[in-house]
Amino acid sequence: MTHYDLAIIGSGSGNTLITPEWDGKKIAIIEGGTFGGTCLNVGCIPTKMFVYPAELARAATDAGRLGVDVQLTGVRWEALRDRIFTRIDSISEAGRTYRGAELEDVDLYEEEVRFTGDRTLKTASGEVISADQVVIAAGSRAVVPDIPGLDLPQVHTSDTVMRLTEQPRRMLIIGGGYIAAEFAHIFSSLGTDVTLAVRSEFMLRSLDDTVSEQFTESARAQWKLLTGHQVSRVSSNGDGSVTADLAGPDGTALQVEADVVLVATGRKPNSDRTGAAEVGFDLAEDGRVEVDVFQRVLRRGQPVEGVWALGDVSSPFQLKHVANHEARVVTHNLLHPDALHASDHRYVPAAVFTRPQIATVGLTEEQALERAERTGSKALVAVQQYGSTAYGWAMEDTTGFVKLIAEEDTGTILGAHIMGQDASNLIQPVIQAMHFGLDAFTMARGQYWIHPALTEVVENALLSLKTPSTGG
Ligand SMILES: Cc1cc2nc3c(=O)[nH]c(=O)nc-3n(C[C@H](O)[C@H](O)[C@H](O)COP(=O)(O)OP(=O)(O)OC[C@H]3O[C@@H](n4cnc5c(N)ncnc54)[C@H](O)[C@@H]3O)c2cc1C
Ligand SMILES: NC(=O)c1ccc[n+]([C@@H]2O[C@H](COP(=O)([O-])OP(=O)(O)OC[C@H]3O[C@@H](n4cnc5c(N)ncnc54)[C@H](O)[C@@H]3O)[C@@H](O)[C@H]2O)c1
Repeated sequence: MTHYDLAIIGSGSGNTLITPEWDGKKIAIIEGGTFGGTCLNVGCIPTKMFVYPAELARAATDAGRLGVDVQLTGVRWEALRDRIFTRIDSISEAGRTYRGAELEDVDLYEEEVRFTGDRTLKTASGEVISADQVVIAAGSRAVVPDIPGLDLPQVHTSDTVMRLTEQPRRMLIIGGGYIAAEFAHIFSSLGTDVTLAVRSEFMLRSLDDTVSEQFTESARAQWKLLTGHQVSRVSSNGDGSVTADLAGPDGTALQVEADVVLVATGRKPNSDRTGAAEVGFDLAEDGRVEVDVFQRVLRRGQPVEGVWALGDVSSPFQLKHVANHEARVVTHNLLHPDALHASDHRYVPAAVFTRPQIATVGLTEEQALERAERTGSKALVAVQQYGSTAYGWAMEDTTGFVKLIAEEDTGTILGAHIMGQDASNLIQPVIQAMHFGLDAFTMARGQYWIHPALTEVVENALLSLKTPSTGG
């Protein structure tokens, strides 16, 4: 058995825990997959490296409306893919070499590991490791529903779809969440004929209703969107393509042919890969390792000494900026047991890099109205169209909007939901205001807003906050 000061399961956000303060201490980092984890290898980074060229390709379609004729003459899939993964794979490899070979006090174990005791782990090859402190940063993985045919080679998850040998002519995407929305944009903008099979009536249902409804409308205009449809089987056609059998809302049967099927039906925490339940750590219903505000792992509601968790394996938010935040909290707490920091999950923002782009933070309108009823306060709501401000008008934008929600008496901003160009950037000043307690009225009039920048749509939304019931 080898004993360490610190053992970390997972080299995604877990890798950031090895800070200079640990110099001279013995650390084990254990990675059963590709070094660097989801965001770097198969998540945020490669997807956004595809989104950017997809947007360039898409601009050709949009520019004509404004009198600029741009023609897309081709997409070189291999060049696009290889540019992305040549860069990413070398970062992953460099991280692996640095941790594995160059850092004297760090041992990299490249295999799966499971708990055998609170702070004792056994690797797949039988090595036993113990540590004073253990951090579970084991992430999550794609869920593939139990539908016949989803084991065919034409069926992919986000883990493999970005490395296809050639760009598919036709793609069927199962699911209507973040991954479905982003890949529908990527592949269709690059020229693939995209069909989406979505169980419910709307896409991105976890978001504010206005966003979900308006985005579904935009999606319907761009892609073949089959809402209220369930895939019941995928079969090989024997010529490299597949046929999916679908059942519609009224039981109608439909078949969709595709060259590639992308399954985007959610991700589950990897707690089962670590054996966390076997040693009695508390798990939430969805398999998340339960932690307290200090990221300490719990057993029967009480912190287990020296065991921490962070990121997708324990967080209700499967987002990299949340995993990074929690990693910073754990970094501090590992070294300062007498002055623990708590994670701040009050205003967690998210962006969906689809078309149109979406960004969100705080309460939805529905949640804000419920809160108002519960607390005896009033919620103000504003929806401002991009097209009503100078820059949106210049863009001839017809779909973009900013929705803001605030408390009437105090002007406290409760939520912001933006759909349209640069949504992920436009929302940042609102996130800042929420974190630092800047009220909507001061935010609107207490500073300059550059004219005629797109940010004026946020300014105007702040100025037009009204009670939704009276419109007054
Ligand atoms: C397609 C896609 C796009 C995304 N885009 C965004 C985005 O734009 N913005 C955003 O904020 N988030 C995005 N996310 C989510 C983001 O990638 C995750 O929230 C984040 O990477 C989670 O980090 P983590 O450190 O918790 O886990 P990971 O990075 O997944 O690291 C966990 C590591 O632990 C390893 N592991 C698990 N169990 C064991 C074990 N028993 N033994 C050894 N090793 C083990 C795994 O192999 C894995 O490498 C995206 C996700 C996907 C799939
Ligand atoms: N830009 C970003 O921040 C970003 C991008 C991609 C992924 N992510 C993270 O990764 C997570 C996972 O993404 P996702 O899109 O897979 O999950 P999701 O939870 O966003 O969406 C899952 C979709 O699959 C549907 N679904 C679930 N089970 C199904 C079944 N059996 N049959 C048909 N449909 C089914 C759901 O109704 C939903 O529409 C996201 O929730 C997000 O936290 C973030």
